[in-house]
Amino acid sequence: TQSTRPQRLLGAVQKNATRGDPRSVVQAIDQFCRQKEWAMNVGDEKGCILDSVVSEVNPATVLELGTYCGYSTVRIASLLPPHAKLITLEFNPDFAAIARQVIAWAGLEDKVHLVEGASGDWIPKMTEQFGVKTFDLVFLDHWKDRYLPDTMLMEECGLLRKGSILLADNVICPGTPDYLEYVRSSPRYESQYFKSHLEYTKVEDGLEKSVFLG
Ligand SMILES: O=C(NCCNC(=O)c1cc(-c2ccc(F)cc2)cc(O)c1O)c1cc(O)ncn1
Ligand SMILES: [Mg+2]
Repeated sequence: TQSTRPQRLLGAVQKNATRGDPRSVVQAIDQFCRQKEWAMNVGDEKGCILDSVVSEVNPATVLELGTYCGYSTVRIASLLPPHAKLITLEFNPDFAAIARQVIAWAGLEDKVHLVEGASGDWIPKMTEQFGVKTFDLVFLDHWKDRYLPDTMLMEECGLLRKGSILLADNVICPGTPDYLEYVRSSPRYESQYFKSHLEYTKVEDGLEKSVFLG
């Protein structure tokens, strides 16, 4: 039977990356996506912006919406201080199954809690299920029409505190117009656009960094 693209991506990691070496896992995926098959990872160019924001925030609690194959999960988790926690939500069970193996290959399973299910169902349960009061950093990279409703839901559930950082992928391509309008016009956020390109292409895309002002 035919393999899927995530399965082939995992194969490239297992073939070309060193177990327990997150940077080699990231490099193996970027090489696969540039030389073999495009895949919707945040990628190396936007990944450097992600790295700099994670390093600046130095978060104790991170929520990632949209795991896909775990590329950004590995990038973020490899930069976290000891005892920091990354919770990543993935709706698609096939993506989740691959991501677990990619995260394990990088040796980061102790820092990452991958949860399968819909973000709208899980966000209200974060505190009771995982003992998280608020998130220092949220990386939005899931369905583009869920960025705004899930941000409003996080506000309502009290998961954001003064200074929490939202970092959103794909605000230009595929685009998240309603989310952009909201964080840029709301007095409760201070937003900044980081111009970049759609992963592995020359098409414009970027990350929007928004600080919740409380
Ligand atoms: O597709 C699910 N999640 C990925 C969301 N991410 C994206 O859709 C995404 C797309 C693109 C992209 C850009 C240009 C283009 F031509 C095609 C795709 C890039 C990105 O960087 C993304 O992040 C999904 C499935 C499912 O069954 N259940 C729950 N979620
Ligand atoms: Mg993306």
